[in-house]
Amino acid sequence: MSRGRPVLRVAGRVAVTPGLGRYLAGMLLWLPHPVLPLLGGLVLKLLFDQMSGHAAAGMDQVVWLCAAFVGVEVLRGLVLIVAWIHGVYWWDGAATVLRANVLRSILTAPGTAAARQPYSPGESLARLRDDVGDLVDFTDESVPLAGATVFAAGALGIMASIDHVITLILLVPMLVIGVLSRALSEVVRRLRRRARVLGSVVTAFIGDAFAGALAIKTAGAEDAVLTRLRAHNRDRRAAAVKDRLATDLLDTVTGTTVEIGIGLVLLLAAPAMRRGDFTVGDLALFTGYVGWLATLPRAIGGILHRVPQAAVSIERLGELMAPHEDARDLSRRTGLWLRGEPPPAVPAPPPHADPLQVLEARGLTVRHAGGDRGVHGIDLRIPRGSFTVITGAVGAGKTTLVRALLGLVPLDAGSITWNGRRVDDPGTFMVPGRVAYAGQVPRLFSETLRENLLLGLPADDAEVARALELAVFDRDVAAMPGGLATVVGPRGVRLSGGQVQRATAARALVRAPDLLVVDDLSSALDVETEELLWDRVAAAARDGRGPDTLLVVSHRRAALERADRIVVLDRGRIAGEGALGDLLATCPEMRRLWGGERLAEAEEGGPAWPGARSTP
Ligand SMILES: Nc1ncnc2c1ncn2[C@@H]1O[C@H](COP(=O)(O)OP(=O)(O)OP(=O)(O)O)[C@@H](O)[C@H]1O
Repeated sequence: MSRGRPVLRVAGRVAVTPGLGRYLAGMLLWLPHPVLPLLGGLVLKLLFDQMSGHAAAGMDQVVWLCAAFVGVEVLRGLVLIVAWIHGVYWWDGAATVLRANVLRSILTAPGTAAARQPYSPGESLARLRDDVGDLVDFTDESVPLAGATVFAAGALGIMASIDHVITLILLVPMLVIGVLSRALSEVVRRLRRRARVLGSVVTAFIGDAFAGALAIKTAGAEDAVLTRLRAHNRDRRAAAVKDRLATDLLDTVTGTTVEIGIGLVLLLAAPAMRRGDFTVGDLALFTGYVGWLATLPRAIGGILHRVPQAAVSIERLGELMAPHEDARDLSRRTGLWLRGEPPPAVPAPPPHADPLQVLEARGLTVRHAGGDRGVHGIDLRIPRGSFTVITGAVGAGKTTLVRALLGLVPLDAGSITWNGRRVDDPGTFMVPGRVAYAGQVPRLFSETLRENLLLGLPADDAEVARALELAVFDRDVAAMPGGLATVVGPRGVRLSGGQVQRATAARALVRAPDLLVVDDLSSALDVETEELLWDRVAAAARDGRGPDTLLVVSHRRAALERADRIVVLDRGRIAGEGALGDLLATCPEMRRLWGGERLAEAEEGGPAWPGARSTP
């Protein structure tokens, strides 16, 4: 049972995550459902004994006993309804806490965040839906198990006081069921894991197909996609059928206890009744109780075959979380609002207590997948008020360097200091309001433009307008009929590539960072627009209306000419460093890049030599 213990520990914590009181109340509300049949059995015994003449009674008492039996059942039904409603609240509360903890870990736990989504969004969603459901279901089983145990203890006591031999013999099929469930649990676990994995593959594939609908259409790959989906579905179906078969087999085996038990009672009771030791009322009580007694091995079987399933779920949810977090963090208690609105998620105020004076990196090294690709031994110094450009050929390591500095990828070596103090966890330190980042691949959500810019940040219209202007996005927004209320569609599909990029830049700018980091705007901005953007950002920095320290990945002349310092990367190492003029004189890689860029901009219709660009 080595796997069982941690699973039970997690289940114990999941049970009380929506509140210990809520769990206990649920348990108390549920208990009458399996325990009241004890009373019903006793009423039946009295009723049948009186009707069969074992006890002297008039017809009026029989009627009262019938009414009592019906009353017990009605009461049981009513309590069941209340328990059910309460149970739904508890179930959703527990599932919400688990999902919130996974999301919290992905988004805010210390450490590098980039490696935290190793799966496609579809796969991650499948885990959040199915694995959370399995884990809560497993915990939920504890309630019927407790009820069945209380009933079994009472029923076996009453039955043993009537006929202990028949009672003892009735235990045998129940024990067989328990042993069988235990023996099959490993097989069920294997089949369940495979079914889950293949189920997630299908969900992930459909998610990818939705996201890439345009690419599929333009590549004429509809049939190929459908063929692949059919193949995934076939595998999933086969695995799901096997999983279902094994689970149903277990259920069937446990279900047969009822029939075997009733058969045994009839067989063993016949001679005892002939001897006059067993009344018709006893028979009614035994056959009534046997059905309910079968719920105990069934509940035990249910728990046993869910233990491996829950272990798989804990493992799969853990894989979505930060590497240093474990099952304890998965079931950590968080706020839960079952009624009313939760308090607004107010972002932490920007920590301006230690404004940037100088950001330094020493020996930054990132080796992708343990190989030679990445960046090696990079030293960087970014003083307040500087404009630093990182440039280099495709794949030189520019994005890796920026992401290493921001704590988005794990460092293999090196250190980062902010105003001379070492930054232990750049992933949680280099965030707004110290640093804002406009990444190379912009991400917008299917919300309004305003919500995409703010992402929950409380900001007034003037701040939003300033960010839009600096990002050269103001005129575009003014031309949209809905303005900032325009819904941009999934991932911003209703905007042009350049608009998405500028919206992302505005999102970074509205956060009023000390340091603005921008990774390559050139892929979606024409030369003039990018020039205008840097002009406006530089002017705002001079007037104190915008971030005055910039770290920019670019190969565009607009950025290179404006830079105080350029860092030239070549195959992950610094090939040159300094002002543009010096580098053009001393760094062959810079000369090569500069020549290539001049050509590209000339072809694009932009200015072909330094100084020819239009003034702001
Ligand atoms: N997660 C990763 N795993 C493995 N290799 C990676 C990973 N990310 C980047 N690389 C490799 O590391 C090298 C540097 O990549 P990086 O994205 O930093 O380059 P870049 O200079 O920003 O390129 P570009 O100009 O195309 O944006 C490339 O060879 C790239 O293939």
